[in-house]
Amino acid sequence: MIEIKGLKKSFGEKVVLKEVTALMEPGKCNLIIGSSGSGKTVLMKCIVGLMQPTEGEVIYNGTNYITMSSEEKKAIRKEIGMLFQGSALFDSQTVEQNVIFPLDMFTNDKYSVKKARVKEVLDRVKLNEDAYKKFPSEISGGMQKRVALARAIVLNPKYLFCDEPNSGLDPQTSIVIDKLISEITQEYNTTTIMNTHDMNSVMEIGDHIVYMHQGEKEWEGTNKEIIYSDNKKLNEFIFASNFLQDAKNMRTIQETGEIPKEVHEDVRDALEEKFNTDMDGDGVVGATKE
Ligand SMILES: Nc1ncnc2c1ncn2[C@@H]1O[C@H](COP(=O)(O)OP(=O)(O)OP(=O)(O)O)[C@@H](O)[C@H]1O
Repeated sequence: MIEIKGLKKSFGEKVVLKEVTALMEPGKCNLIIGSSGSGKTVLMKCIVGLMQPTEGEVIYNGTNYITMSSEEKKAIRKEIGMLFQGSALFDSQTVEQNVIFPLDMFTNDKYSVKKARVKEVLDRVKLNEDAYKKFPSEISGGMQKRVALARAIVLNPKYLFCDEPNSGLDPQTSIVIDKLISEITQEYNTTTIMNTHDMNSVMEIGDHIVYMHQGEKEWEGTNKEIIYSDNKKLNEFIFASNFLQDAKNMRTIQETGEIPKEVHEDVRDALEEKFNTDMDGDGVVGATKE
């Protein structure tokens, strides 16, 4: 488990994180969501240790990372796998060389052992041997993400950080990558922390969601709870995403026939407008009623 307590981050006068307190649940997909500039990346960088917070605590299994000795920090870093935005593969290295890199850095294993491990993780992300000798420029964006994911898990991490893993991918490839991340989280029992704008990811794989708004944690809960939330800022964020237009998510409501009574009226209004029907039987379609 990772606990974030009273985390603040400023750049000069500019306050970017305002006392964020949140929980990243063990063995779960924890999603940090929010609009552009809300502080998701800075929060993730503070958690992973790439940025020093101005104040506050980041507690890995009971110990504050911020005040750990450099030896203790090094031990935690070995347990962290990171999937960077844009994949961040080494352009001049092949797929296989990219994935073997962390093993070369952190282990003294024999080459044959490392090769076997590389094959294992590349198999897991469903890349076959045809891809091994290719360079990143010779494979698709989706394949590059798979390679980056294989590299992130090659050391069998306890914590997996994914910064906007769907950026630059088409919706279908995004779903495939999301599913891989979710499956790997379960199989490896990792505490996964993922930054995203994507409400589809939230509904598909978000076990635990932290919603950021202008540097503050505005809401925290599960993807079952999110559409029942009466948090206005969160609802505005959901409407601004394309989520409500997404046929796949709408299917759930279409299949059950009705929107559950508990769904917040803002969400109900948006759905009514979408279907152009009066779902709550008040004689008015959408949010135009008084
Ligand atoms: N090194 C820095 N120096 C000054 N300001 C910064 C720095 N890094 C981030 N910021 C500011 O912090 C705020 C939050 O940025 P952050 O990148 O965390 O947002 P985000 O929610 O991840 O946005 P996006 O979804 O667009 O990536 C922004 O106003 C940004 O300009």
